[in-house]
Amino acid sequence: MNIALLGYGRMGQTIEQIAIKRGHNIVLKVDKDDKDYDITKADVAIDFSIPNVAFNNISNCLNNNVPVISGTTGWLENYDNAVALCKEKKGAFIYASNYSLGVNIFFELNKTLAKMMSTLKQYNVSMEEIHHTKKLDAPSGTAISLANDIIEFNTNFKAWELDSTKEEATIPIVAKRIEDVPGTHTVNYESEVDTITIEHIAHNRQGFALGAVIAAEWIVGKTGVFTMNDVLNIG
Ligand SMILES: NC(=O)C1=CN([C@@H]2O[C@H](COP(=O)(O)OP(=O)(O)OC[C@H]3O[C@@H](n4cnc5c(N)ncnc54)[C@H](OP(=O)(O)O)[C@@H]3O)[C@@H](O)[C@H]2O)C=CC1
Ligand SMILES: O=C(O)C1=N[C@H](C(=O)O)C[C@H](O)C1
Repeated sequence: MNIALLGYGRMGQTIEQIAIKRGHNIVLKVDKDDKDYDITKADVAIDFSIPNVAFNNISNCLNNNVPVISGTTGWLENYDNAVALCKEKKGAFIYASNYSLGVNIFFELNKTLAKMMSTLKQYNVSMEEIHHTKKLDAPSGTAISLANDIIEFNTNFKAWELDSTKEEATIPIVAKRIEDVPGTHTVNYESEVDTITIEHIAHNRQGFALGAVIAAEWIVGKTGVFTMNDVLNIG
């Protein structure tokens, strides 16, 4: 498969290594100053760039009939526009806030726990995410996915907020930035008598990158807007 990498930073470079090991060719590497590139020479594009260019990169792929795997976080105000463009162009598109198998299992665990806690009003939920100091967005895309799933599956919570909150029905998310941390996410349910914690700790970026390459292999030849649950057949 011929792959275009939109964004050639920490993730782009890790994806390149894994894609080559799995027998693919990297035909395009696009970074900040690469403006006039021909996306049509790729069978599939993988975007891990920066929040304010992600939607433009995705649109360029969809307008040129190139399936696109979107991993960049912090651009979701344009997600519905990406979905609409994908449908209009009969293209193929996946966004996932986290491509690792472990986090996608963690997402399911979080939904199940949220459902179980729905009737137990004595528990307050809070979340923490820790990432490296170069991260541009906060809270992380993964933390937003976790919080939205809690809101969907637990009627006690209606919204999330960065840092602390006085609203009982609002989930506080604390975002910490510590040198070299690839990504840690924690969900806590706390009552007066105990605390229940679930946590995912990424040890490196390999899991995110492998998941993105698997998603790229899966999407070629398909039409539609998909999620990692479709790729991994879970959920
Ligand atoms: N969904 C998931 O599983 C994961 C998502 N992420 C997300 O992926 C994104 C990238 O992370 P990471 O690789 O660590 O970040 P990096 O900062 O290492 O890489 C981003 C790259 O994008 C480049 N870039 C800037 N402008 C453009 C442009 N117009 N077109 C294409 N590329 C451009 C940057 O170039 P320059 O440095 O020259 O500006 C940089 O090389 C983040 O949003 C992060 O949150 C990260 C890990 C997992
Ligand atoms: O920026 C990162 O590094 C990561 N970003 C994603 C996010 O915002 O959730 C996924 C992972 O946690 C690493």
